[in-house]
Amino acid sequence: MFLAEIFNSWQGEGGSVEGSAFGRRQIFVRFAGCDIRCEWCDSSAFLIASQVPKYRYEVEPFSGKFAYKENPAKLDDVVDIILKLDTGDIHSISYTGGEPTLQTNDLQALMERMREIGFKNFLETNGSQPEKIAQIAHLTDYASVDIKDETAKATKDWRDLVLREVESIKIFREAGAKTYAKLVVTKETKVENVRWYAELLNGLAPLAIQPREPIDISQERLMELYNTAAKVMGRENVGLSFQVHKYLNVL
Ligand SMILES: C[S@@+](CC[C@H](N)C(=O)[O-])C[C@H]1O[C@@H](n2cnc3c(N)ncnc32)[C@H](O)[C@@H]1O
Ligand SMILES: Nc1nc2[nH]cc(C(=O)O)c2c(=O)[nH]1
Ligand code: SF4
Ligand SMILES: [Mg+2]
Repeated sequence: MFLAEIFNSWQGEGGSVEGSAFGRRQIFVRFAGCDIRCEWCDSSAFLIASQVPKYRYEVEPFSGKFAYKENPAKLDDVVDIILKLDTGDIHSISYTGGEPTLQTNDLQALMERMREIGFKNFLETNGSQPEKIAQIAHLTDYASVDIKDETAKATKDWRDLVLREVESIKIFREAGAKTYAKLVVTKETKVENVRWYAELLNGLAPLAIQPREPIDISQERLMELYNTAAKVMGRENVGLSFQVHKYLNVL
């Protein structure tokens, strides 16, 4: 599998919506390669797998010191690296990227191994390909599925992408995964679009609203978008999320 990095940190996103692992310790496995291009992606260095010849892994948690291995990564090496980074307080393994579900068979093999060893599996995905989600949903304990707002300019037919993401959420729910949707918002995000997402998600999954970093949205606008979603989905099903790890200065 083509990876970008493996490290131990705190889950910095998701806020307090049900299914979020915010503030929990996780070991992150970041896959290289992605099928879409969110304008604000903070992992854009890893979006073309062939341009990631090596992956880096922390030699010690929070050390900021890394070692490198050639891609494609071997499954046994990845499992060894994860176990070496285990600080005994790990809530779950976070599979992220790039888009982890593109390397479906490799992801499945790793999720199976980590579950066998006794870890919970947390998957951070753009949900763009429900058929790939179906292959690993049964191995997923926690699923964070991004709804890519129009302003992400992630792909040309953005409405179709949203509908696929909602499809993926349904698959996770049916498989019993604790699932929430995450929506990165900017100052250009439209109220009517948030209302549409909320109607699609209502009764299906809670929504974490996350300002794009660096934050450009005003408090008033953020409250208006939040209010719009909560009026549709109910006050228990919407929460604020922001990338806390960037404020803690950790990966
Ligand atoms: C880098 S992506 C990798 C996993 C998967 N491809 C996805 O998009 O969910 C991980 C998460 O980072 C968040 N993210 C990336 N860049 C961001 C930014 N500039 N501001 C806020 N959130 C960002 C998105 O919410 C995304 O879900
Ligand atoms: N600490 C920390 N929390 C995160 N939550 C989602 C992340 C991601 O890149 O998927 C991420 C990340 O990169 N670091
Ligand atoms: S889907 Fe995730 S990895 Fe891909 S461009 Fe968007 S934020 Fe970045
Ligand atoms: Mg990140």
